[in-house]
Amino acid sequence: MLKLEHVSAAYGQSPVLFDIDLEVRDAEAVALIGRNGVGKSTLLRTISGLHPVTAGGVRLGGEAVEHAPAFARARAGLAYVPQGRGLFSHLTVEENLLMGLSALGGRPATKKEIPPLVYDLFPICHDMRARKAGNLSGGQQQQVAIGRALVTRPAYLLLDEPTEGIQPSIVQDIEAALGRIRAELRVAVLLVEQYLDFAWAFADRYYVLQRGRVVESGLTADVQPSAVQRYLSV
Ligand SMILES: Nc1ncnc2c1ncn2[C@@H]1O[C@H](COP(=O)(O)OP(=O)(O)OP(=O)(O)O)[C@@H](O)[C@H]1O
Repeated sequence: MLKLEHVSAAYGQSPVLFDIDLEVRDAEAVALIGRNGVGKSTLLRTISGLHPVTAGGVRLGGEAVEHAPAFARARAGLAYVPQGRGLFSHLTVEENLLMGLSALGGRPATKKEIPPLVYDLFPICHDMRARKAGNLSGGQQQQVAIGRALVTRPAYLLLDEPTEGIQPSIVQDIEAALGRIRAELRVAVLLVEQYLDFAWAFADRYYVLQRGRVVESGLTADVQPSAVQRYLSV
């Protein structure tokens, strides 16, 4: 289980996250929603070890990791796909996949270490392996970015707005792949998403962030997306 207890975070003197309690159980899918600027990306970065907590605890499978570096959290089973995908556009698809393995720290990886499941879930990772990532469409880049996060065989996957700016046919492919990632690989997913129909089709539970605080949470089956839409409208 991924568990946050009373997590707070700040940029300099400006607090951004306040007393966040949140959990993602093993193999569960959880959506995190809220307007622009409420702190969703900061929360994912804080869980990943890319941004420090000012208070509170982050537990991965029972282990306290809130002060552990990002590579130690990756070794403990965490993987993160940032908003905007974070691919190296001048590197090939295959080189980007190898960079995913470097998240674990240690020696340089070889392509034999890329698990076949990545190619099975996202065939373009194989078919376009020699292409520069920057030459792929937004949807293809998103698939490579998720593939890159899976090379470490994570137990927990953090996804920041995977449908942003992506054409509907590829959104469907990504939804199908995420379904398999949960059902077959039993990976737990924490999904930041503004596209509520997608979030509701995928997630078991949801949390709403407002001005850095969790203001509502529950089962997606218990509420219609339209009932939480008000948290996203300005
Ligand atoms: N590097 C930074 N330095 C200072 N303030 C920042 C930094 N990054 C984000 N912020 C501020 O922290 C707050 C939360 O930003 P964050 O990106 O986490 O929100 P978000 O909910 O993910 O929004 P979006 O959907 O627009 O990415 C915002 O007020 C933002 O302006």
